[in-house]
Amino acid sequence: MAELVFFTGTMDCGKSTLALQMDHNHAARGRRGIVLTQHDRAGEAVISSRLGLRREALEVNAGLDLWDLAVSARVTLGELDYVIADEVQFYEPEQIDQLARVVDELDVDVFAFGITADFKTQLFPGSRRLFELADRTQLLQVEALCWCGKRATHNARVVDGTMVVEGEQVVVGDTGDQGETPLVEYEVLCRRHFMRRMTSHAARTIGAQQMPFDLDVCPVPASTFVASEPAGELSTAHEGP
Ligand SMILES: Nc1ncnc2c1ncn2[C@@H]1O[C@H](COP(=O)(O)OP(=O)(O)O)[C@@H](O)[C@H]1O
Ligand SMILES: Cc1cn([C@H]2C[C@H](O)[C@@H](COP(=O)(O)O)O2)c(=O)[nH]c1=O
Repeated sequence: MAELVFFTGTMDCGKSTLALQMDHNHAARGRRGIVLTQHDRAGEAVISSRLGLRREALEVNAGLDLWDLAVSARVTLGELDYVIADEVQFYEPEQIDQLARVVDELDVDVFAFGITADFKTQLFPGSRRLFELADRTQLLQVEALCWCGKRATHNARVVDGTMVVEGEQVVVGDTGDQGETPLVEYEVLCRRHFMRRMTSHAARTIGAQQMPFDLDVCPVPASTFVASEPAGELSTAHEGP
């Protein structure tokens, strides 16, 4: 039985690499498939992996009907066994519904790859719909790491060296220096460092071990934390002669 599978995680955790590997493995066994993407960092109509692999792909423009596309591909190829869809966070929710229909009515496997959330920690529309519809959701096994060594769970946007939390949801970019002005980069962080806006650059500036605030300063008055009185027998037990 065909499945809709959502492979997700942060940026730089190997999604495009896995997408290309899965296409390779299925095609090598004679299965017929199509490969889709949208706004890849390397340009239009291509899937690129930071490991250096790349492959041409169909660009999923806004309003493209993926059900119609799959039906046409089946006619042209003679059969359609699978669909690889990369950067699905950018797809419209309706396009995710169309992919689900391809699974259910054409019995075609759909393997979807995309980041879960944006630089504000909000789910992307395409990813949200996949969480709602997928038969299975899999976190990528290769963990992208925060500068502190913990598993990275969040994508930070860094503009001209400073982490930002305001701006357009979609700004295509990379986790490395692209040389553009303003320079928009992304850095994956653990939640603790995302919340403290502590990028690797900020950590280097203040010293990696240093906390961004003084833990000895207590912002809530100590009187807030009055210890509870031991109840019943225990409290009377202390009232000795
Ligand atoms: N020079 C390298 N040597 C080995 N692995 C690398 C190298 N550069 C990148 N990678 C691997 O590629 C992963 C990123 O793959 P990619 O498919 O581009 O990620 P995603 O699509 O999730 O953003 C990194 O997490 C790392 O494991
Ligand atoms: C967090 C975040 C990312 N993007 C863009 C940046 C990249 O072009 C892609 C993710 O690609 P990857 O293969 O997973 O590295 O998404 C964005 O537009 N908005 C964001 O908030």
